[in-house]
Amino acid sequence: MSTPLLEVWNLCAFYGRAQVLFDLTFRLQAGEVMALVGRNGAGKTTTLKAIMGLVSASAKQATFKGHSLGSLPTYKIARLGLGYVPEDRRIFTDLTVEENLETGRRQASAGRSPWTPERLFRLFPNLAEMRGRRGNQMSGGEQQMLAIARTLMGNPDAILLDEPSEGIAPVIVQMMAEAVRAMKAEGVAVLLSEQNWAFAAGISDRACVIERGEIRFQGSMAELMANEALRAETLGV
Ligand SMILES: Nc1ncnc2c1ncn2[C@@H]1O[C@H](COP(=O)(O)OP(=O)(O)OP(=O)(O)O)[C@@H](O)[C@H]1O
Repeated sequence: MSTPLLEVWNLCAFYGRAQVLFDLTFRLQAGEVMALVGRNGAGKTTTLKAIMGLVSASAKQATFKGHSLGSLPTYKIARLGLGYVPEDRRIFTDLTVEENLETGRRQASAGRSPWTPERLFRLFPNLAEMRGRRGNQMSGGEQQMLAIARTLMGNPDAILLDEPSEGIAPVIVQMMAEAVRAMKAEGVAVLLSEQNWAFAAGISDRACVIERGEIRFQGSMAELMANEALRAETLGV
């Protein structure tokens, strides 16, 4: 197997004295889409936050492109090329779509063609139509797309996406699925936290089922789709 882009082992996390993640070990390969799936409160969001150094009480052994993430601060982790789009869609609501994109611009690593607003507008055609609109005049789904596009402007090698389909209209969920497929086609790996099973199943190569902070299953999405008993027990689908 090739060297993983992101490798995490024995990840534990605590909120106060409560342990919520127990020894999670997984890998994300370059250019693949992996979904963390599990019920409400299973620990998906905490996993992404812990990787990004946003959970203070986490015992983290992780590497990204061979660099130890150890106790690196979040901005340094992002600068290594690991993008993060949290659930709460951090965009600048008083800036326009184009201005928001500019705030995310960072140099691409050698040999990669950088993302530009024009390239992103081909990926997110609905954003192209509202390039002069301010964030506060956009729907939740449109803001979510803008948050992803803005993160891509930083030319990451991988993106952690927290519940991208949550609370957004079905038509935008479909566009989001297209966007994730296009990111993959462009070589950007995606680690996704999702409750929407159909969305996750439709776009992911691999899956990791988390139950009460522990990994119950790790394997191909096809394998998980075929395992009805496990899905019913751990995901209720
Ligand atoms: N800031 C916090 N303080 C204390 N406990 C927390 C905090 N954030 C999450 N938790 C708890 O940690 C556990 C894991 O939560 P987490 O948000 O990671 O789950 P999740 O799988 O992402 O669920 P959801 O889909 O609801 O976001 C839950 O029991 C949750 O109640």
